[in-house]
Amino acid sequence: MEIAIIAHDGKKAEMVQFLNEHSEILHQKKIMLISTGTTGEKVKKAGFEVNALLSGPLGGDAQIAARVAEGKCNMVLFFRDPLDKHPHEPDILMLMRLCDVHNVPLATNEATAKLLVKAV
Ligand SMILES: O=C(CO)COP(=O)(O)O
Repeated sequence: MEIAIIAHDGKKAEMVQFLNEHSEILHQKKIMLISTGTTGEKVKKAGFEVNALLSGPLGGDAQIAARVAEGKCNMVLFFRDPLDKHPHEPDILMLMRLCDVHNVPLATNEATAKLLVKAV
């Protein structure tokens, strides 16, 4: 199963902590992680294996959206920062829209991500 992890800058530390808290389940269930670029770098530094795509503003969200549309990505955990501005907001909306189009589980905050990961 492939899970995409994405975190805006204000939420990257939260994402690393979330993965640390759920590392056992990710390992047990043989989860393959993909991510946007900078999120991936942080997560790799914390010791996780992840396929890091482009940084979000350079098209990383769009790459993940394409994998959702192609049926390759099965879940998206997106720690959004609603208090910050993002130049690539159209890409973010596209990703969320395609999750709905293809009925792919999408968490946009940590509380929902916790519930989704428990259901994997
Ligand atoms: O901007 C992002 C998601 O919209 C995240 O991208 P980075 O992981 O490259 O910071």
